[in-house]
Amino acid sequence: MSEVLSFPKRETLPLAIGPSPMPLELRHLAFQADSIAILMGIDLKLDTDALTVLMGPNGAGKSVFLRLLHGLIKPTFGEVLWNGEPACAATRKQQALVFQKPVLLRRSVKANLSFALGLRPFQNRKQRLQSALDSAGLADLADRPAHVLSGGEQQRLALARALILEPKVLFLDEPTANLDPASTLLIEQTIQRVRQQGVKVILVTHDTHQARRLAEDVLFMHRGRLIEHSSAQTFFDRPAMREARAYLDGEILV
Ligand SMILES: Nc1ncnc2c1ncn2[C@@H]1O[C@H](COP(=O)(O)OP(=O)(O)OP(=O)(O)O)[C@@H](O)[C@H]1O
Repeated sequence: MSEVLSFPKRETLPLAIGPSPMPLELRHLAFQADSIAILMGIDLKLDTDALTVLMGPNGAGKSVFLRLLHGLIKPTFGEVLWNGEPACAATRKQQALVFQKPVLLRRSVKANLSFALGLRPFQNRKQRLQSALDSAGLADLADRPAHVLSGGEQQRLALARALILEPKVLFLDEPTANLDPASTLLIEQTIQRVRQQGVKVILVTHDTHQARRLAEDVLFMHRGRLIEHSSAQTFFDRPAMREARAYLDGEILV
């Protein structure tokens, strides 16, 4: 008989909130591409290790926002400060970003992880590799080419490869879009585990059920502006902004 998995209820996961391993401050952040304003006037402080969920309609600017935070693109105006320092290669090294569509090397599962391990002067590479394979449930697939894995397996590999670098901050851009509930559960369990280990997680999702399960605080973005930052309870019970209420109610936001 097959085993039935179910998502844990939010209430069963009370976590103590501590300081962020890398406090973030944004000052008047703005980004333009081809003279078009994509993000505008964003001021924000994220200084706890609470799991932050970023929500907002398609095109609101969430992916661009993550790239700016991670230092993959530079702001047109304003500043991204990590530990009070501008985002740079050194801050980026302490962070990892997982995209909605996993970007993997055309090599085996194991080789994808070894390649990442080679980017840092880690000891005990063999054990680290095995532990990454085990935690991601990929040990039996270690020698399989990454590109033949299922969508869920590829996303678990992308996440394992990000985590093998022991980031202090983990950005996740819709990591479970297109995954079935069982694959989503495995990814969420990993997210919960790293959150408990003190990693600062910033997760973009359109899945309001997922957001309710995982979020400790919520950022809501609309048309390039960050219009709400609330605790998860406040956001889901009584969002301050009309746009956030409409989004949660499934109304079409234009
Ligand atoms: N390099 C670029 N040049 C021009 N426009 C861009 C560029 N990058 C992003 N955009 C535009 O910025 C807007 C925000 O894009 P972004 O991908 O951040 O949205 P999003 O909130 O992540 O959307 P979704 O939920 O659909 O993933 C979109 O209208 C997109 O077309």
